[in-house]
Amino acid sequence: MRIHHDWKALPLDARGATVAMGNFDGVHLGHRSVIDAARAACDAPLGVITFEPHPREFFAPDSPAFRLMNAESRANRLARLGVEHLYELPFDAVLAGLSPEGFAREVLVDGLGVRHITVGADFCFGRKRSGNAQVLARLGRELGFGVTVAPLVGNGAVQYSSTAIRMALAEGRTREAERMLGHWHRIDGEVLHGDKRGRDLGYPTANMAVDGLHLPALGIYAVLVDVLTGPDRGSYKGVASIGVRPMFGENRPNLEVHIFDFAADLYGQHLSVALVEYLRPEAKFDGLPALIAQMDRDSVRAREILATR
Ligand SMILES: Cc1cc2nc3c(=O)[nH]c(=O)nc-3n(C[C@H](O)[C@H](O)[C@H](O)COP(=O)(O)O)c2cc1C
Ligand SMILES: Nc1ncnc2c1ncn2[C@@H]1O[C@H](COP(=O)(O)OP(=O)(O)O)[C@@H](O)[C@H]1O
Repeated sequence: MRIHHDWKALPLDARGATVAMGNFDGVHLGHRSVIDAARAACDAPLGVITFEPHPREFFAPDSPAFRLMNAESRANRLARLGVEHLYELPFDAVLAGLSPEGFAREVLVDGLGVRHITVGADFCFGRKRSGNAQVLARLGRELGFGVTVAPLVGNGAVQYSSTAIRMALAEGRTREAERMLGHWHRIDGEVLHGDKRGRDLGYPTANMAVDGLHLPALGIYAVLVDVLTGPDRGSYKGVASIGVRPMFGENRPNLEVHIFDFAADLYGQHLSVALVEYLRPEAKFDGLPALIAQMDRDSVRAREILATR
């Protein structure tokens, strides 16, 4: 998959795609049906148009972090779906200020030369969200590109949505989130240096930042870990803590992953951590031996839960 960070001056072979457009936060099953509709719409390279930062981050920069994934994990996930061109358009005052017609002319026609565009039925675009799917369909007829409006999908009464997934994760309902996502919720990132305490506790943990991301329920999880880079690349099982470590009086939440039956240096490597099951909230114990005893019990339970995976 090739990633394009602008709509201007694209190479010729990046034009003429059949594209799905949206924010695709989480790349859940609803998003996938929009992308599948784009793929089926015509015989052209498959593309996705998305925006970075997320428009909500642009309009309300001080609102609490809400994203299910950063741009890197979204790109990884889209690549796995067979997307050939990712147009990650910079969402700034210029883009936000275009009228629906201006967006269609400048970005879709002059910039990307799209052959076909697919959006979900609730998609809005253009200055003050003034364009919807019907407006896009009319612009397509006028300007000469095809338009598909994909119906919203769900499972029975539950409509797949990033909001519903955020709510499920905030309450520790990882399996419910998984049923809407079509995959485990994952946190991806680089392994950072921590306080070097883990190894003394008998539980070395690879530390990762969760800044800018929606926080799932704070606490301990059974996890599946993909080491994406380095000599130890591969899939592992483990136990992780997301939170502020009340035992040590920290206050900035992070993610700490202990991988079972593993001993190697992971600093600087990229990990993808799937939250499989929520085990318990973080706690403040009466001394380190009590914390270690609890970590032992957490590990036994996580191993049991993950045994069949
Ligand atoms: C399975 C597991 C359970 C944990 N439970 C708690 C907890 O209940 N309370 C807490 O303050 N920290 C908890 N932690 C976080 C540890 O305090 C943290 O991993 C340790 O401080 C090591 O930090 P370091 O990697 O920065 O050295 C847990 C970590 C793991 C892996
Ligand atoms: N089983 C393991 N799970 C996670 N990290 C491990 C493991 N074994 C060794 N490591 C390495 O040890 C580091 C964690 O040790 P720790 O004492 O917790 O230090 P830090 O505070 O820097 O995270 C990891 O970043 C990784 O490089």
